[in-house]
Amino acid sequence: MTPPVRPPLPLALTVGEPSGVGPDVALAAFRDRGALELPPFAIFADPEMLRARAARLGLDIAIAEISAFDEAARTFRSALPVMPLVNRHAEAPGRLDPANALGTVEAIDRAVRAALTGECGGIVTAPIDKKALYDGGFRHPGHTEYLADLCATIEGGAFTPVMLLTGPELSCVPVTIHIPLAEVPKRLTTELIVETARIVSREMRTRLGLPAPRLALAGLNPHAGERGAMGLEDEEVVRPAVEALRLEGIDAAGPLPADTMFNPRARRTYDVALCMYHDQALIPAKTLAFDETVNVTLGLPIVRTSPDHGTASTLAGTGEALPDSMIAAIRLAGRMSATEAGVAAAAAA
Ligand SMILES: NC(=O)C1=CN([C@@H]2O[C@H](COP(=O)(O)OP(=O)(O)OC[C@H]3O[C@@H](n4cnc5c(N)ncnc54)[C@H](O)[C@@H]3O)[C@@H](O)[C@H]2O)C=CC1
Ligand SMILES: NCC(=O)COP(=O)(O)O
Repeated sequence: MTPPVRPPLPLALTVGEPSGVGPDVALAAFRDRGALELPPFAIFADPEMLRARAARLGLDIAIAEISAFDEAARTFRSALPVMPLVNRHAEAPGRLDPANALGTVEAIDRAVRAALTGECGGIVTAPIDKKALYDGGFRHPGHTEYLADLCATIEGGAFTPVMLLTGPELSCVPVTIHIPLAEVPKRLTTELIVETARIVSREMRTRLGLPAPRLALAGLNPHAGERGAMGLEDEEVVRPAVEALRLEGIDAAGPLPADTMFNPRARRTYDVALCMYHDQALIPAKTLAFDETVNVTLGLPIVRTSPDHGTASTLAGTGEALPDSMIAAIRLAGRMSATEAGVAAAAAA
């Protein structure tokens, strides 16, 4: 019997750092929802803060406080559904306040729980100011690592989070994420590269609809180590990973010199670039398409996307923050959530 088609679950947005552009781009995405046919969403935020930011931006947006996601879909047509935070946020663009950390983390925690219980279809996080959260006692480098820990705490087990930046011209993954550059050679192992590549290969298929992903692995050193003359990691760490992946049937090439693998001709030879450290991946991604690229966390039991940009606090409340990356993040989360629902329905049929 064909399972009944159910409407897509609303997505959960998190407000992020309230003195940054997160509220601005979320409000702008809501304003444009009809023309862009965005999937429905609710946002975990302080409703008063959002009302004040909307007024500051001159946006005539009704805000509806809701207490459950099933109210979000019917509210979405006429008002921005807001799940009110217990911990309040002041409306002060560009001004960091350590007192905001509690609400910022509360939004993430509640959104993750809603995704894990199936109340929402996935989460879209607005940017956090990492140092401000560290100062407030947050002990995780960023969302990516925190989400994996939180899911493991709630669900049990362990999750290896993988950061994927995906845009119209490039998809890439930093194998090591938020660590100082000096730590990279110490933390980069063949096992970590293989585990990351397995997750990418699997989830590009199952969550992003790419049937046969081709991976290209960057070298760590200039010229991919120049056959050992400019560093040993490429031969001793990266190449064994490529060989192991090929033995598993994963389409992997490398180690490739990172300086030439992002030119347009080279990009046509692969679907995802696996880079050895944060900026090796994020510089080409943000240079090619800063406004359209989306940050996705793979390896989690939930869908999570985010705009690629940060808090851009000097733009908060000015109307100059472009919502394009947030809009792309909402669209992609909607697609990923629909794919998961389709897979689940097919399994149940
Ligand atoms: N997912 C997250 O939570 C992320 C958080 N961050 C955090 O954001 C803070 C600021 O980081 P930055 O390195 O300065 O990066 P940033 O992305 O906030 O700003 C970099 C440049 O891009 C511009 N920009 C950013 N978003 C824009 C938008 N929507 N429209 C127009 N211009 C935009 C900014 O004005 C600035 O010139 C840091 O605390 C960082 O940790 C950074 C990246 C992601
Ligand atoms: N530069 C990307 C970034 O910092 C994203 O971090 P996360 O908070 O999404 O883990």
